[in-house]
Amino acid sequence: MIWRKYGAAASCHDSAMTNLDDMRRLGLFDARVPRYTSYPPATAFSPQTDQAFQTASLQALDPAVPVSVYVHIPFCERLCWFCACRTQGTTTLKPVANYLQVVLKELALLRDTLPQGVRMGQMHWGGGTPTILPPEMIRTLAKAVKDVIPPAENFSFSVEIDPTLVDEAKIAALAEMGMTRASIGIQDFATDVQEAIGRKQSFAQTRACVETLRAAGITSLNADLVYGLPYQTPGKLADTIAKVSALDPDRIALFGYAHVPTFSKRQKLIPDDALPKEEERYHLARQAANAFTGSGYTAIGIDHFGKPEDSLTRAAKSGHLRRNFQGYTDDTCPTLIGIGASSISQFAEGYIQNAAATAAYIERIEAGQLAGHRGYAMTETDRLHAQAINMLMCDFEIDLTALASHPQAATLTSIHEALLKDFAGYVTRSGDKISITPQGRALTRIIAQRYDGFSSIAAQYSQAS
Ligand SMILES: C=Cc1c2[nH]c(c1C)Cc1[nH]c(c(CCC(=O)O)c1C)Cc1[nH]c(c(C)c1CCC(=O)O)Cc1[nH]c(c(C)c1C=C)C2
Ligand SMILES: C[C@H]1O[C@@H](n2cnc3c(N)ncnc32)[C@H](O)[C@@H]1O
Ligand code: MET
Ligand code: SF4
Repeated sequence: MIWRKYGAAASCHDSAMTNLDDMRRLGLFDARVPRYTSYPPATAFSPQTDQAFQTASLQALDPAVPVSVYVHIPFCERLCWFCACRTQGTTTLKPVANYLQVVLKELALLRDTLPQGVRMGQMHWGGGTPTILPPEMIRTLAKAVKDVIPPAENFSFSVEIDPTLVDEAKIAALAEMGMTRASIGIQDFATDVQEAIGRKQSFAQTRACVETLRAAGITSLNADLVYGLPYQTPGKLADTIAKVSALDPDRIALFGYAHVPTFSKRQKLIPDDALPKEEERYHLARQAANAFTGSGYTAIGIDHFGKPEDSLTRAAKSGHLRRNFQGYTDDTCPTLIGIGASSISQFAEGYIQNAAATAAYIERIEAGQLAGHRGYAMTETDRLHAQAINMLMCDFEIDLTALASHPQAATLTSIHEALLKDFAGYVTRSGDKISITPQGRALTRIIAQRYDGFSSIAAQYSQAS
């Protein structure tokens, strides 16, 4: 019963249950759906699209249009059991230093391939744990990227930061290299939840990290949280939310725990029966969303919250929100160049992912070749489906007028019609807009999947709720 207290419609039990029954009927709890950080999703990439595609796409870039850059650092000191990121544990800096040398070689190969004059609008370092790099490696890496792709005007630079593996000197080095936004991993502050996900992190330590970031002049801060973790309850989540609010982040990402032990073996350390059941999970998500929107944050897309003045919030309000491999972004650069093991690049022509295993990546670069090994060349049909999915994931609505310029737009008519019928009450049409209602938003990934020509590979994905 305790769950209901925190339910979305706590004041109206009947409508809350009707909504939940509908969600179940519409497949929220059984569906396995991509997160649509790309379309087609990475699971549809194939080795037929490889390094030749990568080289041609890089060579074809227009130097007048800035690119975004993602650098992957696949190392962590601790390997949290819940984590589905591509990373490996290390207790020494030796493999990190070795990897950095390889990344520098990849950058040299990129320099040889890119047309003259390409500039970088945004850079993002993710992982793993970029803050495993000591200050001198931080400077070496940042300078090397900027040397090959010089920053454009209004350059922004964001870094994923582990509050337990960072210090003042590292933050100072990142700030010196131009970091504009820090994203800190929190997940959950409850001690027993942290124990069950193999990740200890005190509030005091996290707050100290935030204070150091602010003292270093970082004005934009994101916090990552996860709901659906083992032993999470509404009471513990409320406490985590209060602590996170005290840190006053500009943005919050609230991901649903993706339990995919066949994909991420370390998740086998998490007992299935400790995981909140589907309805509990649903209520946890609603509880957190209500708490954040109630305290002044704006809900952005399916899993983000931002202060009204935050750039992601403004992008969402003005219809400029986009989705890429890092989740939601206000990035306007049409090209993303992925550097490092497993990184994905996005070009107008399609996607290409570097060799995923660090050893395989190193082997490729050491052999003097770019590391792209699987990808996808977009067809005109894919672009149409990608556009519809992006509209749903970012704006919760399909703008038929905006789609109409695509020569094949009419081929989607039967999908629109089926959607309006199957999701009646949760998907509505008004003029040229097909919209997901606020009550239907939990179903967004399932609705988007209707436009996915690759949904037959759905078994590999995580739960939609
Ligand atoms: C910062 C950490 C990362 C998250 N995702 C990725 C990174 C680097 C990138 C990534 N994750 C997956 C793939 C495709 C498969 C591959 O072999 O590379 C890529 C490129 C797989 C994946 N990630 C999650 C799941 C459930 C899966 C399996 C398949 C799928 O559902 O797509 C979950 C997940 N990973 C991240 C988040 C935030 C998240 C769930 C909310 C981070
Ligand atoms: C980069 C961010 O990705 C999130 N993250 C990592 N692994 C998972 C998972 N299995 N499910 C949901 N979110 C995850 C964490 O919140 C991390 O901080
Ligand atoms: N590794 C960091 C952390 O866990 C950043 C987020 S996870 C990629 O805190
Ligand atoms: S959550 Fe962060 S620190 Fe933990 S294993 Fe994943 S990447 Fe590493």
